[in-house]
Amino acid sequence: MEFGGGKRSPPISLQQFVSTMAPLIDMEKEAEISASMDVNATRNIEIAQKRGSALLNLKCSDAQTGLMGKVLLVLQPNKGDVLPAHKFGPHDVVVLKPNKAELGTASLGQGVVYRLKDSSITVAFDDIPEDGLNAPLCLERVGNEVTFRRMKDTLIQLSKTVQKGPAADLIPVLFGERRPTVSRKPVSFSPFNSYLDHSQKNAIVKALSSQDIFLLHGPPGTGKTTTVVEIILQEVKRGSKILACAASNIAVDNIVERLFPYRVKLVRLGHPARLLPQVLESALDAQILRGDHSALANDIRKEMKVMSGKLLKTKDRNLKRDIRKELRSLAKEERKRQQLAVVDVLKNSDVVLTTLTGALSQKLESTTFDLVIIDEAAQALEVACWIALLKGSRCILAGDHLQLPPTIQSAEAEKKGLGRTLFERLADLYGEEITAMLTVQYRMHKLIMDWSSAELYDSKIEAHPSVAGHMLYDLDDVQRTSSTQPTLLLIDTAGCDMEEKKDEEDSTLNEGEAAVALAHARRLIESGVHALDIGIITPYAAQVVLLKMMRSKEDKLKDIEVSTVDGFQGREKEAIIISMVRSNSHQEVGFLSDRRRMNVAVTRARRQCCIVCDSETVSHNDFLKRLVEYIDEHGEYLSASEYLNE
Ligand SMILES: Nc1ncnc2c1ncn2[C@@H]1O[C@H](COP(=O)(O)OP(=O)(O)OP(=O)(O)O)[C@@H](O)[C@H]1O
Repeated sequence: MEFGGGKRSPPISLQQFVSTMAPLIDMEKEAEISASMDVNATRNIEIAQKRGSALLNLKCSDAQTGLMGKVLLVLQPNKGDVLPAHKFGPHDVVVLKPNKAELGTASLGQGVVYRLKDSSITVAFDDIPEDGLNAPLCLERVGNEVTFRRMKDTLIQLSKTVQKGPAADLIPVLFGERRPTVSRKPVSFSPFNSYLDHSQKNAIVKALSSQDIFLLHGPPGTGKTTTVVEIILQEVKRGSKILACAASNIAVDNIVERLFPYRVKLVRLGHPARLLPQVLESALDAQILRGDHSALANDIRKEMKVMSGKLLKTKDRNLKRDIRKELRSLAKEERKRQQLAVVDVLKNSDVVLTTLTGALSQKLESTTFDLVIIDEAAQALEVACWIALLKGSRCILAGDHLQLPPTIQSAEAEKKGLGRTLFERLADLYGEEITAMLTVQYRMHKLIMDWSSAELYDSKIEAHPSVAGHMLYDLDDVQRTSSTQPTLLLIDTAGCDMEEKKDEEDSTLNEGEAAVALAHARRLIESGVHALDIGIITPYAAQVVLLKMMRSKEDKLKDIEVSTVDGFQGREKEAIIISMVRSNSHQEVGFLSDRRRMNVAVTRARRQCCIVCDSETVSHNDFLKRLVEYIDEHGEYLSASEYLNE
């Protein structure tokens, strides 16, 4: 493992950090915006549709109010049942325009994608004019510049706040100028969750003793979020006010859901269209609507409507002037009520939960916290973490820097260090002094775990007895067959004429491998494994597209999840099939050689991990060679030729 001993880079100073990161954020912004904003880049909306950044010729098939006062529009294609291929995803920011509007034409509104189906896209708008919705429409994705602006603002604040603000004492510790401290009094606690294991309890004691920084290192399946939830509960019991964040909305919602049973006073900040339906009741907007101030603000709005009506009717100048004056003071009062409503909710909450970028919301401007907790910290940019960190005097970061780091679009920014996470930097700076690693895992059969544990975690992980020997055929309805029997399986394409190819975008794919991966999935399904319990993952985007296309031709395969490795981080399936893709005569393995990517891929599997690869090509990399040898020794080895002609 990378902690303790070994080489440690010299600590980066605050000023160095600010001056290095500022240009890298600009670079990343450029790269991201040019990738998403084809409309402006090409200035041609039809090309933008071909590239997936615009959807033309839509009709509005339904309009409803929901999500606390938002307008939800369902948009469908005017012709045909299915939307053309596109790059829109849930939570994207989009603008709605008349179809084929000139560039620069005023939009009908800007909204957030709420739901996506093959045949429709539902968008949540704050407000939308009723005119224009009956004509053909078009939707464009717009780059999300807010995140970058917030990161830049945070850098500026960071460079200024050295002596001021709630994080004034924390900053020098995180930049290596002052050593971390721990409480002298021994800490003990009585757990809310009675199932915590020894490594989780040990980590919680260390977290509660920390006075500035603590790293919770959670290898795959070791109950990192379970531990984070217990830390939050213990801190609330001590009277702390906590800001709990993660890079993604789904990870934040996951914590909210797991706090529910304990009746913690909490509030979830964020656009309602980006929240899971089951946490909407905890959303700030929902709590405001339930509060007294909101009823008062409503009454004021009604009064304003009546007065505006009077204003239109009267011709008396003096009366007009008086009404205007009254309207202004009512508007002021209404704004005040709204602000008070927000302040009330925040004041009454022990835990405020939001994404990292959400932490820069104006609503939090005057709120400070005793503790900032960041989950998934090894997948967040350091600058994004600082958005939240500046609001508190103590912090706990949870993550695993031996899984994949945040995705970065700009290769140059990545090369220059934008992707180095705070979690990794602090692990490097202070090592075990501030860290506890969870060491019992609750997901994988021992054989699947052992490879990852030995390669990346100093062989320190143990499998909990409830999973250590679980097999695919222990699942209900699954028969014990030659396909469900192995825990580890290598299907070798060497010598089977299954060479890789490049697609138009220069991403690599391998048709032979895709066929073999699906053939194995078919055999599992025939043995009784549910398609929903199978995942096929691959490092290459083009292979994902190919696999999805081939899967769609067979009904019984349609519930198998197909994804890139990066898209599958944080998830699990009973059976995982990994298609490695690379097969060539010049022994190139590309980014397969990233230990973290293969670590994530293998550790998604609970009961069976099957790797489809060309052992000759991949064995040119030492790390992958050891993986092939490990499966050869502890699992089963088959030639892909056994799957041909299926
Ligand atoms: N002490 C425990 N006893 C029994 N089961 C546990 C314990 N801790 C965690 N688990 C179970 O292990 C699984 C993983 O837990 P959790 O979601 O907290 O893990 P995680 O480390 O956040 O996951 P990931 O690997 O995705 O980061 C869950 O099903 C959880 O209920």
